Amino acid sequence: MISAFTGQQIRDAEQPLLDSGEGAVLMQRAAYGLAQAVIRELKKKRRLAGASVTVLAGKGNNGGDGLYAAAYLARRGMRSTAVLAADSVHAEALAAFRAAGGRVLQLGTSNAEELAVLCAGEDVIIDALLGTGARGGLRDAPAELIAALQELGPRLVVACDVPSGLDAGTGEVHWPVLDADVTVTFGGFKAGLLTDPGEGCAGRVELVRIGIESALPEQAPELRRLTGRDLGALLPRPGRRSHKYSRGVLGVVAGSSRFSGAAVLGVHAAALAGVGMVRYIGPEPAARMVLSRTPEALWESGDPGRVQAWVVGPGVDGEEQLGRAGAAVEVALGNDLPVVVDAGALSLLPERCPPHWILTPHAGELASLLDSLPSTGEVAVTRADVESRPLHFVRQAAQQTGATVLLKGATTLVASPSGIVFSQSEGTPWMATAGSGDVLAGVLGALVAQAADGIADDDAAYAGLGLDPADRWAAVAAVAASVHGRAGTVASAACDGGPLTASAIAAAVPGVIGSLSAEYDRTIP
Ligand SMILES: NC(=O)C1=CN([C@@H]2O[C@H](COP(=O)(O)OP(=O)(O)OC[C@H]3O[C@@H](n4cnc5c(N)ncnc54)[C@H](OP(=O)(O)O)[C@@H]3O)[C@@H](O)[C@H]2O)[C@@H](O)CC1
Ligand SMILES: Nc1ncnc2c1ncn2[C@@H]1O[C@H](COP(=O)(O)OP(=O)(O)O)[C@@H](O)[C@H]1O
Ligand SMILES: [K+]
Repeated sequence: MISAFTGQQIRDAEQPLLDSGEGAVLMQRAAYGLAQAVIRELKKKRRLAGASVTVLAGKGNNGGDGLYAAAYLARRGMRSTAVLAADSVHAEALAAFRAAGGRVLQLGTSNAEELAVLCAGEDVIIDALLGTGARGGLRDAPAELIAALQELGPRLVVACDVPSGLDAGTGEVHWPVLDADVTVTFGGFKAGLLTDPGEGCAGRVELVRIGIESALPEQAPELRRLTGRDLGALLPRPGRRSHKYSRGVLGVVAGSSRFSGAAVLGVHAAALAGVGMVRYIGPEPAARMVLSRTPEALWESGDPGRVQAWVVGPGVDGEEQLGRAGAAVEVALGNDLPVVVDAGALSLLPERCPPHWILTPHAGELASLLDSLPSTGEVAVTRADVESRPLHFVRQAAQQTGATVLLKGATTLVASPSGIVFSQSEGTPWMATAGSGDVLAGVLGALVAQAADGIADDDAAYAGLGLDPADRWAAVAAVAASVHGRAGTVASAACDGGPLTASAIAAAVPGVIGSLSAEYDRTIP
């Protein structure tokens, strides 16, 4: 599992070393790691020989890291320039940079545009204006420089610790920000690099160890991200004595005369994700389509019979189908069953949901959901609000509803009502396609049914990852988001990174689950 921390958590871990006079050593390690990453990137682009580098240096330690890294690169023979964005910068680092033969330019009130043009011609820019000590975003001349440079489109940008202007703890972004190709971060992942909009500016994130890692609060990170190995440990597998009922039966209330495709995709994805059986509840025309795509499913036109979990909501429309969704929600509440509540059913929530109810809104749906809660207050929450502060709002929704909340996006966040949050980002932008969310609902429903009470005895698997069993539903949702994202990436890769349909995502799910499980089984001690 990858753990990510706030700027404050990182500073707290650094403090004992700073108190014992080791601050300079930490900075040297950070700068060396940064310089090595720049060299690796240039080598990949075959631009290392005679390359030019410009470091944009701010007044704090982030600027110090950047200047020391640029000094190292100058000694390696690179043409190195420092653009100083403040009157005073880290004195020792600047002296080292000058001693290495670097050229120093001062950013002023009148030369931002001119320096932006110069920077755009460089082989690599190191963004070391602001790090974890930032309060708000860039202003004045540095803001002008970054806005102009972003517009010009530099060749290669390596961000020092975080892209400047990004809040390291929340991922909120104060524009303008220079999009990085790579962010080299020190000591521990910053939560803001693993949640949008920050993750969207950070490019690939590389971690450089600087010696503070053992002091980080591994048991209480701000964000968690499951790796392939974690997925391998958590994905359910049938045993020799399994039968279809012991593997979990999923009830699905989805689709309608208008949106029958949502039912077709959700049921098919659930079947492909390994559930024992699917019972479909919906109008006959939709049921015919569901069964022609997934003959393994049952159509329940009357009493739905016993299930271990429900998916309620994808494509649900019209009085009749909303009535069936409402009835399923009542049954689930009465029998204490887990439910995936999506799309049309998000308006059917009781005042307080149990944590094994997993809500799956996108940003627009989360804004409407929060607005509908009496506890939200007077000021309306908009889709733009959610998109600019997803971590804040997903946590708020979990706390206010009592449910586990999965907020869909390029990075998908899952908040448990306990406050812990998972972040998964394995997908491709091609997944922004109609029906993609219905496939996710089906995959999640299948995993929830297989994790339901009396079906799985998997507390040890969660404990092995340092997770409280109470947070298992958030972990299951994170597994589903990851499997879904990986399936999209695999499906797109099968056509050389080309476009995909929701059906193609679903078709790739068994292969993803198979290879994650097989890889884990090959490597367990
Ligand atoms: N601690 C260590 O030993 C290690 C730290 N490391 C590195 O240090 C970084 C953190 O360094 P940091 O704390 O100096 O803060 P940093 O982000 O460089 O800049 C803050 C400075 O900028 C200013 N400022 C703030 N907001 C501003 C704004 N909006 N616009 C303009 N100015 C603004 C503010 O000045 P003020 O306004 O308060 O006078 C303050 O002086 C961290 O990201 C990592 O790279 C590593 O080397 C490992 C060892
Ligand atoms: N830019 C993106 N990159 C990666 N995944 C994305 C992106 N945009 C959307 N997705 C994923 O695609 C799915 C879209 O779901 P949703 O918005 O409910 O669409 P629909 O209702 O059309 O099925 C979500 O799982 C989301 O995480
Ligand atoms: K930076």
